[in-house]
Amino acid sequence: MPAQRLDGTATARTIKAELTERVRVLAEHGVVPGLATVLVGDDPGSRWYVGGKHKDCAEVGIASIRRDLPESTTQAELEAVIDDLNADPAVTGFIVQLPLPAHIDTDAILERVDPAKDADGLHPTNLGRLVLRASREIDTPLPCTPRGVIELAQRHGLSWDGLDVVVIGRGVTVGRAIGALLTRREINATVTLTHTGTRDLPAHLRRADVIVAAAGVPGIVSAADVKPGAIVLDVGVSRVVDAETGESRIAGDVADDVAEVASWISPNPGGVGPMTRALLLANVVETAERAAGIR
Ligand SMILES: Nc1nc2c(c(=O)[nH]1)N[C@@H](CN(C=O)c1ccc(C(=O)N[C@@H](CCC(=O)O)C(=O)O)cc1)CN2
Repeated sequence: MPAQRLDGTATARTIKAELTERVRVLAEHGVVPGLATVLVGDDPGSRWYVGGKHKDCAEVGIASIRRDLPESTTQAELEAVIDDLNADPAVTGFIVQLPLPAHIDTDAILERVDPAKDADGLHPTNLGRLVLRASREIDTPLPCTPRGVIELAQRHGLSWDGLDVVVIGRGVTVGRAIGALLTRREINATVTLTHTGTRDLPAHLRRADVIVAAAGVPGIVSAADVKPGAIVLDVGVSRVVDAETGESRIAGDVADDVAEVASWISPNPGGVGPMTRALLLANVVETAERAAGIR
């Protein structure tokens, strides 16, 4: 039987409907959450993602502010914009769209964001709390894609408890953060974090109950390396030119044949991507709720 779909588009729609109601409650307390985005340069993909964030905000009633800067923006100029947003009371949270141009020190920029306004959950203070508070409730924003992966499975009735999870990719936005989240006491998975230095990736994959693929290598996970009945979440995003149509399209890390052996699979597009967008909104709403004392 082919794998069932972990439908990120439908799940994100449900989350957005829930958030719309919470934004309405915030309004009763006189609070309007506000998300700002900072985009540097003209990368079409980043521009599309940022546009989507503003559309999502409008859909749930979050105010949004856009700061689009030219590719030539200097470190000092970008830091001044961050300082400005840190001080702006209308901005309850903001994100700096990644990747930044090569001449910018990304770590320094992420560290400059006020941790209380860090809608992406990527500030070292917030990532540090995620690591340190493994058994306590976390009252800070969590990275959106890892949170999206976990919630996508949970909202389809799947539990992570006791499962062996193999994550491919050690990047900060997905791989490292998801390891810290999945091993929290209330989630309770066992995680192997694999990467380009891993000696025998197929051997790890073949014994995994769950595979989270965030390598950015099209088709790196194929049916031959997947245990029958495994759950497979595809986070990888690569742009490839379709051999048949000649058009550019998104390719995930998971090959089509995996659907024949897995029990559940997240489509790509339509899986983790829409969840990333929805959970950014959740971070913004939760931050505003905490500030208003209703969370
Ligand atoms: N500051 C951040 N930068 C980046 C993040 C992030 O979480 N914070 N993640 C990615 C980009 N990203 C959000 O910013 C993102 C990527 C993909 C999607 C999405 O919905 N994708 C669609 C397909 C889109 C397409 O056809 O091009 C899908 O998967 O269905 C949303 C957000 C890097 N930068």
